[in-house]
Amino acid sequence: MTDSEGHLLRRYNALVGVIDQLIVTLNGAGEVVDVNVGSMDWLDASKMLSRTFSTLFTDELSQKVSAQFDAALSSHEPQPLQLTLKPEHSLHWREIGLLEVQTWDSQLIAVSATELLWVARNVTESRKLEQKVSHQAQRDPLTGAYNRRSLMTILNQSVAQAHRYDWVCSFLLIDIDDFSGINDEYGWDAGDQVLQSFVTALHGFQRTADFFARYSDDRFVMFLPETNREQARLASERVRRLVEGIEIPFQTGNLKYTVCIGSSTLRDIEDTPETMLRRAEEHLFIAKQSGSNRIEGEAD
Ligand SMILES: Nc1nc2c(ncn2[C@@H]2O[C@H](COP(=O)(O)OP(=O)(O)OP(=O)(O)O)[C@@H](O)[C@H]2O)c(=O)[nH]1
Repeated sequence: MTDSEGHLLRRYNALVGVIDQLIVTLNGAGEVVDVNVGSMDWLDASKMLSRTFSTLFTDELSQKVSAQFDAALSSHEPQPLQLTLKPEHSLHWREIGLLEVQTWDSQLIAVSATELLWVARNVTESRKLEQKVSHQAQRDPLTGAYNRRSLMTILNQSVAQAHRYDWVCSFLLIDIDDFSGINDEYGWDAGDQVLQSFVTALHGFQRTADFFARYSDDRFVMFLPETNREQARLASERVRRLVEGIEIPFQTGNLKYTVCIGSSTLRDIEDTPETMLRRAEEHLFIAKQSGSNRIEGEAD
C-alpha cells in the first residue's frame, strides 16, 4: 500500500468510526465483504458477511434492491432506498439481530465496478413522529374526528371531482341540540363525553367513502359521495335515529341527547363547498326553529 493509499484508508476509517450509520461494503457480485454497524449495535455483522445483499430481503424488496444495485453501478449516482424491515417477514434479518420493525433511509453508492457502499440510517422514530404530527394537524384532539381544516381540503377536492365526472354528492350538517344546556346541567366533562360518543357512533355508521369532521363546537359535517337529495334525506334520518339510541351512563341516570340535521345536495357547476355548506346551514336553521331532533333538506 502506498503512503497516499494508507492516508486515504486512515481517513476513511476515521470517518466510518464517527458516522453513526450502518455501512455495508459490497463487491461487484453484490456480496457483503465488510460491515460497520454504526449505532445499530444489535446487528451481528459476522452474520452478514459473504451473503449476497439482495437475498437478505423479501422477494418483493430484493427485486427493488437488485434494480438499485444495477442503477448504482451503471449511473455512479447514489441510489436512495427507503426500506421497512419486519423481523416476521425476514428470516435473514431476524438471524442478523432485527427484533422490531424498523424504517431505514439508505443510499447505495458505487465506488467502482467492483465495490459498492450501502449506507443506512434508522429513521423509525422520526417517521413515527412525522406521522403523529401530521395526524394531530388533521384531527380534533378531543374526539379524534377530522378537523375543519382537513374538511375544507377534502370538500374542495371532492366537489371538484364530482363536477368533473358529473357525480352527485351531499353534505349533512349535524348539530347537537341544546349542547350548552348539557354543559351547564351535567358539566363540561359530560359535554365532552357527548361529543366523543357521537363521533364513535358516526364512525361506526359511515361508509368507507364518506368523510366526517368536526366543523365547530357541537357541529359536524358528513360528506356523502354518490348521494342524491332523497338518499341524503334517508341518511339524515338514519343519523337522527342513531343518536336517539345513544345513552351515556351517568350518576343520575343515562344521559341522552338529540341532533338536528340540515342537508344539501350538489346542484350545478356554480355550486361550491361554501354554497353547499351555506344551504346546509339554512336547512339546519329551519330544522332548529321547528324544535329539536329534526332533519331538513333540499326541497324537491
Ligand atoms: N364540553 C364541551 N363544550 C364545548 C366544546 N367546544 C365548545 N363547547 C361549548 O359548546 C357550546 C355550544 O353552544 P351553542 O352553539 O349555543 O349550541 P347549543 O347550546 O346546542 O345551541 P343550539 O345549537 O341552538 O341548540 C358552547 O357553550 C361552547 O362553550 C368542547 O370541546 N367540549
